[in-house]
Amino acid sequence: MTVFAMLAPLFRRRLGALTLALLLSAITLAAGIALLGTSGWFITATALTTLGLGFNLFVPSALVRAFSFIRILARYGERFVGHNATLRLLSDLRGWLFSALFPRLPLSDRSIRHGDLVSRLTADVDALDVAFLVAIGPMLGALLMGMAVTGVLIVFLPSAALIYALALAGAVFLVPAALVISARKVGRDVVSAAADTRIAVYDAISGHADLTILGVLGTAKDRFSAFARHLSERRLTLAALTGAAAMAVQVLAAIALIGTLWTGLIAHQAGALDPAVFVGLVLAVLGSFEATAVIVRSVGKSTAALAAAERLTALANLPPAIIDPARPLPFPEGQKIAFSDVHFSYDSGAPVLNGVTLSIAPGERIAITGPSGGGKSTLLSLLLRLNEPQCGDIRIGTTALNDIVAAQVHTNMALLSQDSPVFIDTIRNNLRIARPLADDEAIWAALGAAKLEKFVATLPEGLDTVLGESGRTLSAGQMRRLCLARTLLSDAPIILLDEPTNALDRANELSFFETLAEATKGRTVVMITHAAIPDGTVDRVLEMRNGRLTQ
Ligand SMILES: Nc1ncnc2c1ncn2[C@@H]1O[C@H](COP(=O)(O)OP(=O)(O)OP(=O)(O)O)[C@@H](O)[C@H]1O
Repeated sequence: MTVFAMLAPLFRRRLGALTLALLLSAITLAAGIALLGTSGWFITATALTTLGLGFNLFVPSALVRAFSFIRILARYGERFVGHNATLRLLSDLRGWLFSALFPRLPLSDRSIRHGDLVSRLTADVDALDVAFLVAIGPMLGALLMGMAVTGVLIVFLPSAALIYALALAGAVFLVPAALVISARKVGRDVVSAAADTRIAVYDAISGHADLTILGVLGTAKDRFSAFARHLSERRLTLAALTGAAAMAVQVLAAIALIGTLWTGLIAHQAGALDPAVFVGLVLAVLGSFEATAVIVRSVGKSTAALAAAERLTALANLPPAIIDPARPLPFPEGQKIAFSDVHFSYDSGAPVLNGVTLSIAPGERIAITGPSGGGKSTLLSLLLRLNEPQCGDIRIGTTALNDIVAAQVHTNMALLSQDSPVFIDTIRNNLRIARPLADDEAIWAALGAAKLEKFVATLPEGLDTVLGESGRTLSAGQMRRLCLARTLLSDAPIILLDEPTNALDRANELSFFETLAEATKGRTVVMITHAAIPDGTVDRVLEMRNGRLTQ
């Protein structure tokens, strides 16, 4: 998908408001030029009147008032409608990007990091507002005005019309085109340097404690400074190119002005041009170049906006991680889970699962143990349809897992992964993610099963306690138990637990194993653990070694 194919449907949705903003911007510009022209005509004519020539003051003074009034109203309307449409467009764009992003997670392009994703979703999308409102609008507005002023010149001063039209076309088309071509690479550099700087900040904040303890905070700071220096150098280059283009526009404006003055003086001497109209024309020519200065500034920024748009399309063009079936089947309830001869490897690398065959009856609780890197978490990711096996199949009852849409699979399975997150929110809301309508009784029961009930009961705000970013106000063990409580609170019939007792002391671990059967009663449980499991905790223990399961 190209940048334009990506933006076109989003633009189309806001076409009415954007067209209105454009129209109002053209009216503002026209009123400004007319105001300047009429004022010039008015002042000159008034001066000539004092020299004894007759002049009707009423018409121009009424026109000056009318044009300034129109200009104020049109500018207000243009800002209101234009900004409103642009903000809505950006929110459409963010929504579109979010929905394009989720089916692509985990991203196949491993070089895109979290900080970079944040940067794309925020700064890159914001950069586009320049392209929409500030560049395209003034360009079309200046073009319309240029045509109108050329028409007026053809009527009153035809000899100046060609010089003016050529100079204006140069300012509206040639100079911006030259700027786009010469600044394209710099614009790209600015966007990627800005992203690098943000990623460096993100990395430094998330790894701050480790960097401090390892004594390498200074190195991280130097790295950040280098990125920031590179960014400001690139921005300076872009500003220099934009400045050169602005100068070229001023030169063209001067050419148009001198041409109008020169030909106007000749026409006046020949008695073919009224002096008051002459001054009005000169000022109108001057006023019409006002819009072109905005174009250059915006086009300079648009080169970065184009690069930002390219980064967004690159994200949207990544292949989806999992493709949902064209004719999906419903998730069968109360059926066994069956893996048969499943083979899997990441990115065509070494095999991780090597012919796994496994059958889990509904309501059965199994544990999978085995050495680190043996493929246990990968097995869960296949069951969740986060990855698909290259060979063999996975079924729920008789339905193949890849005939069920991923969202339905996730509704029926609750996962406690090794890195389940805690969000900046209250304890209650952190838990209700798993079951939005859960009442306090169910929440306390889940906390009890996860051995966190006593701790939460001691908090002055109880379930309404707000947890800091990434649960920083909790210990690692408490955080883990909170995530475990969330999984247990879910009413999914299949519970997947990856190292649920990680970060729990042995006493709490044993106590959790004791309550597991009660907390997951009637549900299927697949638990991965390195812990020694007391007898009776699960129905079966399997071992995963080198991608194969053994009893
Ligand atoms: N997203 C991934 N991309 C590429 N390789 C991966 C990915 N996730 C896991 N692997 C590799 O697959 C192999 C199995 O990993 P997996 O996490 O399934 O093992 P595990 O048995 O759960 O280990 P642990 O007990 O340490 O959690 C490892 O060699 C690992 O490097």
